[in-house]
Amino acid sequence: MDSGELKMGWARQYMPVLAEIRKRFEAEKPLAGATVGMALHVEAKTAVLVETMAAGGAEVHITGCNPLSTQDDVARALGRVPGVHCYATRACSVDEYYDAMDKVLDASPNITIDDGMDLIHRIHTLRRDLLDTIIGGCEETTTGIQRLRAMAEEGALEFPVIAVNDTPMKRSFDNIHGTGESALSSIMITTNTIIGGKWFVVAGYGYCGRGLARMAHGLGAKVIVTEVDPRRALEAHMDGYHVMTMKDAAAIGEIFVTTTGNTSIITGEHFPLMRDGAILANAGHFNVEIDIPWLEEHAEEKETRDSIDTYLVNGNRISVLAEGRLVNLATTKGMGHPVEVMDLSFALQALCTEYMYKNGGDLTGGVYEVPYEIDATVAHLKLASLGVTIDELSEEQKTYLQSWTAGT
Ligand SMILES: NC(=O)c1ccc[n+]([C@@H]2O[C@H](COP(=O)([O-])OP(=O)(O)OC[C@H]3O[C@@H](n4cnc5c(N)ncnc54)[C@H](O)[C@@H]3O)[C@@H](O)[C@H]2O)c1
Ligand SMILES: N[C@@H](CCSC[C@H]1O[C@@H](n2cnc3c(=O)[nH]cnc32)[C@H](O)[C@@H]1O)C(=O)O
Repeated sequence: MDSGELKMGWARQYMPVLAEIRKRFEAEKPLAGATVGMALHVEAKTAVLVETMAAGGAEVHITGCNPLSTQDDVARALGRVPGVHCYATRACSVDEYYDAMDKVLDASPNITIDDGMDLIHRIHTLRRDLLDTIIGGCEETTTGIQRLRAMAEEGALEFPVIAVNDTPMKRSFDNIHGTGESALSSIMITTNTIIGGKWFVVAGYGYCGRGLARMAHGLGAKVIVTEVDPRRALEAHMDGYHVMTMKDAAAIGEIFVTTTGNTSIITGEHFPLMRDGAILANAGHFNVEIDIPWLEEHAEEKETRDSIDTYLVNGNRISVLAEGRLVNLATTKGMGHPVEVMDLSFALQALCTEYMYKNGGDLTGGVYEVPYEIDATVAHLKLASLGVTIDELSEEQKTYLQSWTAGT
């Protein structure tokens, strides 16, 4: 076995929910006849999802959703799985990135699975010829769904898409635990510096930000949160963190991580205020949260190490990890979210794909929630794999909960 297959075997060991789904897919072939086009981070856990889809009868065409997150050995191993075509390569140019996306679209997928809406954007702009054959799609991440909702509000979204990110079984685990653990572990292994005792600035106190804040605090960091939403700022305050503006945090922070999905969070207004040795990373969306063009233009010097660019600003060294792209996946040592977390997210993707293939023809263009039954199935399968049983509502309790007259 080569290294890509070994990585896939390792991931499979810790993905019991997808393993159960795969068994059923192998027997029932619910995706027979489907062509699934995917743009996801191409690494071992994603490969297990792809195998599951193929086991269900789908033909899968996949590329990456970030130029730095592909693991080439896994991409090669995936390409050898029957029914699977993989076009992703690591550190590709922007042109190569979109060429690979076009190869996925050339296969005329009838289901799309996106992480950041790249395929759907391309279909609605440059590849409108494909709209006739597409049944529907699934979206993995917060920013992708925000954009899909914006499209839907303008009436521009022409097929149904399931908002996988927004369901509790995804974001309560993936965004909170996944981002918290994987961003921190990637920062630690890339920089070999300590978290304990440091001023650790988290920009954005959403699902990702709170996971990161909690875990950095758990390692002994003094956590500062920056926010624009007053409710979330107040939550961060009551959760025990220091809340302030980025301008104030800039002079104090030793490690900064952005998790906003927004643009221009750390900019030329902040870099000159920073301490010597400050470390900056992004765990949100694209590489626009940290203003790297400003650093490229204004820094007195630049030194590059493995996944670390150090800029000299006012004589102080400011280091940006992974070119400001997702720190948990885009550093050379970043492994992405823990396997068990992606087992849940990708079990949802597998079941939502099955649902969309079966029911999408009856739905109109728009953003749809993950059906409750799918969320509950994934939770039950995971609990069963852990050997955990839980109580069930009695008939009396169900009646009580549904009544407005009882208990008053
Ligand atoms: N690294 C990963 O693997 C990973 C995992 C899941 C999601 N994501 C991405 O991370 C981003 C955040 O996801 P989420 O689920 O936490 O979203 P969210 O909407 O729950 O949180 C984002 C938070 O950022 C805040 N924010 C926006 N602009 C800000 C600004 N200028 N300054 C400070 N705070 C600001 C918002 O008020 C919000 O509270 C998205 O882009 C999502 O796609 C990344
Ligand atoms: N494509 C964008 C979008 C953000 S990725 C954020 C998503 O990545 C997903 N993710 C995180 N870790 C992994 C992993 O190891 N494998 C596959 N997907 C992952 C996770 O579900 C989350 O919603 C970008 O690269 O900037």
